[in-house]
Amino acid sequence: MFSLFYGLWKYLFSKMELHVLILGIDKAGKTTLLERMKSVYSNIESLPHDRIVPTVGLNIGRIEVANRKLVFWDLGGQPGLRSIWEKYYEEAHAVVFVVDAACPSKFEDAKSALEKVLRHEDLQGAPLLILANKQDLPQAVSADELARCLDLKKLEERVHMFEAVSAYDGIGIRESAEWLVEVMEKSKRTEMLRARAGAMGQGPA
Ligand SMILES: Nc1nc2c(ncn2[C@@H]2O[C@H](COP(=O)(O)OP(=O)(O)OP(=O)(O)O)[C@@H](O)[C@H]2O)c(=O)[nH]1
Ligand SMILES: [Mg+2]
Repeated sequence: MFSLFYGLWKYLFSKMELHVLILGIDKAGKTTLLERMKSVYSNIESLPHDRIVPTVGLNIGRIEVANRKLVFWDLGGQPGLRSIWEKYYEEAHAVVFVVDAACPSKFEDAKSALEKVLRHEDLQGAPLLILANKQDLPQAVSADELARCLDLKKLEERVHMFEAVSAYDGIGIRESAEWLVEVMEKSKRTEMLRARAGAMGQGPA
C-alpha cells in the first residue's frame, strides 16, 4: 500500500513545475540565454539577437528537461531594477546567475550583485548555477577563471557550479539545464517548497 501511494506521490511531483530565477547585471545575456534554452528544448527558433531588448518586466520561459517542467523567470539587471529580484526569491527552486565573461570591467558589479543575492534569507539552500556567458568571443574568460575573479565567499556552503556557455551558439546550454534538474531533484529546498505548497492546498509545486 505504501509503495502505491509513494508511486503516486512521485508521479504527481514529476508533473510539478520547478521555478528557476535568471539573474545577473544588465547586458550579461540573460534574455538571449533564455531564448536559446527555449530553442534547444522546443525546436522553436529563438528570437533574432537584434530583436531582444533590455528587460524591464519579466520574461517567462517554459521548457521540459528530462521529463521535468522548468519555468524560467528572467528579470532585468539594470541597477534600478535589481530591487525587484527579491520579490521572486521565495518561490524559486534554483538560481542561474549570468555573467558576461568577455567583460572583466563589469566583474566587480556582478560580484557585489551576486553576493547580495547569496546573503538573502529567502534564497537559503537554493542551488546556484553561475554562467560564464559569451564564450563565442575570444576574450571571454573560462568558467574556472571567472570563479577565481569573483572569489565568492561562503560558496562552499551552497550547491553550485560554474559553467562556460554561449547564448549565441548554444555551448553549455544542455549541460546547464541537466545539472539544474539533477540538483533541484535532490535539494532540501525543493522538498520544503513542495511541502509548503501541499500544506496550502495548492497541490505539488
Ligand atoms: N557575443 C555574444 N553576445 C551575447 C551573448 N548573449 C547575449 N549577447 C549580447 O549581449 C547583449 C545583452 O543581451 P541581453 O540578453 O539583452 O542581456 P540581459 O542580461 O537580458 O540584459 P537586461 O535585460 O538589461 O538585464 C545583446 O547585445 C546580446 O546580443 C553571447 O552568448 N555572445
Ligand atoms: Mg534581459
